Amino acid sequence: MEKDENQNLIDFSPVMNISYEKINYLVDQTKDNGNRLFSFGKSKSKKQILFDLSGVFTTGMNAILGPTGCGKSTFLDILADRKDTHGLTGNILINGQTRPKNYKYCIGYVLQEDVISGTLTVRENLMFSANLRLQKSLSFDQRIERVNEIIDQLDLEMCAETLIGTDFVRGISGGEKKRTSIGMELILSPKILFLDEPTTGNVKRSLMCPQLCGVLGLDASTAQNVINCLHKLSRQGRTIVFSIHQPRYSIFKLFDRILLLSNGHTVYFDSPKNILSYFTSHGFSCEENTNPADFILDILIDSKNVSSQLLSNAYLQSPMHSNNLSLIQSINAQTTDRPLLFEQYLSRSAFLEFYYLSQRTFRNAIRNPLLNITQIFIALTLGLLTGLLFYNMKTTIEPGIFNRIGAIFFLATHQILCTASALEPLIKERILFSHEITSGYYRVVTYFLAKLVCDLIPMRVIPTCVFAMVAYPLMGFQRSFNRFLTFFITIFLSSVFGSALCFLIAACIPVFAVALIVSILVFSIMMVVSGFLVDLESIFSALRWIKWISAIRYSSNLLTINEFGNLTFCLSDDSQICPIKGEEVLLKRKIPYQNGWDLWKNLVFIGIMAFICFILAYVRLLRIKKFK
Ligand SMILES: Nc1ncnc2c1ncn2[C@@H]1O[C@H](COP(=O)(O)OP(=O)(O)OP(=O)(O)O)[C@@H](O)[C@H]1O
Repeated sequence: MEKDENQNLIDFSPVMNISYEKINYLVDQTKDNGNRLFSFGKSKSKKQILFDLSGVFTTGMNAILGPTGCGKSTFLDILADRKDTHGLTGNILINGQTRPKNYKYCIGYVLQEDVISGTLTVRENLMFSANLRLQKSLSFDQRIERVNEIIDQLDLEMCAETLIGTDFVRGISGGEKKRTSIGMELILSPKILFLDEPTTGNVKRSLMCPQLCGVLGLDASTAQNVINCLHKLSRQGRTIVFSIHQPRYSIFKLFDRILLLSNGHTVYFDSPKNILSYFTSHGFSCEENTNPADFILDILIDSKNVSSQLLSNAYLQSPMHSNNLSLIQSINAQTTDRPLLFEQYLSRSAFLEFYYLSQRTFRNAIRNPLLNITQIFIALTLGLLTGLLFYNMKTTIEPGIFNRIGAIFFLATHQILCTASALEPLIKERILFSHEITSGYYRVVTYFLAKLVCDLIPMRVIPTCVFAMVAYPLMGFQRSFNRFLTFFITIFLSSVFGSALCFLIAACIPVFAVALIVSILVFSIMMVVSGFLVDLESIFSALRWIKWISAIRYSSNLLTINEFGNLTFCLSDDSQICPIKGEEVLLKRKIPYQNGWDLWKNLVFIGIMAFICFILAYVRLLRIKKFK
């Protein structure tokens, strides 16, 4: 193994051949039997997607072509080790050897959609990849140099300091985004680069529809630009394998090899130069001035699959097929004992991972207007409004007691409910997290801690604290520092709990609409059993336990003890007769208040519930599928 001038491990073997033999892939699919009204009618069945694929991809531009649904992306994912191996049979070898465990972390894999942080600039994104994925022996200056090289190589100088862009901020163009995504992978100087539809721009995805809702293709010149860039990279000795829909001729002629798939079968696998003569020999002649790619795909998009079946059978009988099989044998025969030159890159310290993740999370949080200034402004306005609605509550029986109870119910529910705004950004980030964790950018634990320390806690809790500080003095609660502190800690911990619950829900449910309904349901149940809306002793005994998991009940109990303790309520007729003590209200509301533990146990329970939610969210993150 040699090192380049940047001290980064590079494989100088002239080629990286990917040979695959007898690849068959089956998936379980749920079939609706149709005639039944409910889901009892559903049964599982196997669907074969790929059939006996064999061949070799070598250095250069290897295109996987075929009509939609023919299995291009599935096959690419299998080659890149991103597919669940359940249902997969066959061999995939690199230079005749089995793929090492860290294979996924050493190859480049560019998704169909551009999965990059929108609130960072092109350079910051590339630096993030360099800082986390390059060996720690590389100095900071060397990493900067690597990023500069990539910016230069991919012609990104003009937009290097521009933000990628989000739903709210216009950023770089589609082509620049695609090249940045490629750059994120090139940081490792991978010898093998996989790309799923590189001429496709952003995928239309909405929170309501996290699966593909539609695909926006790059315009012709941008697509050409991306392919030219890949062609340049392939000439540096890289094996580039990509799926592509319907390339125009100027793109088609840059391919070194074409694997043509139809319904999961190989129809052609050779140089594009021979493709027209091959098709002509099977009775399909291309008219003059027709793009060969369009001509071939038109043949394969045949509703009755006649041509497709004919061509896949013809391929199995063809010399092309036997040549491909012999090529696999000869490559596998050349296998030496020399280990595959992939380096284990996950040797960084967890602290460094945490540092770079926190840096990105923090930048992301402060550059997202909806997550900072707007939230604080809303908290300020709401705090003022609440303060004015419950302004300077009197200590009279009527309406002093009633207003205080109302204010406490509102505060306890509001502080937890408003953390639901964390759901949207958390769900949006799942795709980025899933891609990065699969590519070995960082460990789950460092992502989790960075998210907690630099996003969830400050960004959710600061606005609620602003709200509390504005509302408390205006509302006329007891003016004592200790009571304000207890109030503040309660509000703080309630929003930490709310954030933890949202984190858990977002980690479990990828669809925003469903996650929102689940959170509303959980919050509503907590609210009903908070002790304000129903007498907890009167509810059905089998359901009485629910009160123990109501954070709103704990939070409101705390605020009630804090406010009603040592307070007397007078008649409203200026008689100075104060017949009711706050403790009587507590007794009537069945809230224990005798000692300090009665007060603080509520805080402890909220803390425990927040802790459990965070732990479950972490476990869920660990289990997020790394396979498609
Ligand atoms: N988990 C699954 N369950 C059922 N069918 C599946 C599953 N995964 C893939 N398929 C089916 O396998 C076929 C191949 O899918 P794949 O996404 O690989 O096609 P593709 O050629 O990449 O299509 P496109 O060009 O439209 O992206 C499709 O018919 C798809 O519906």
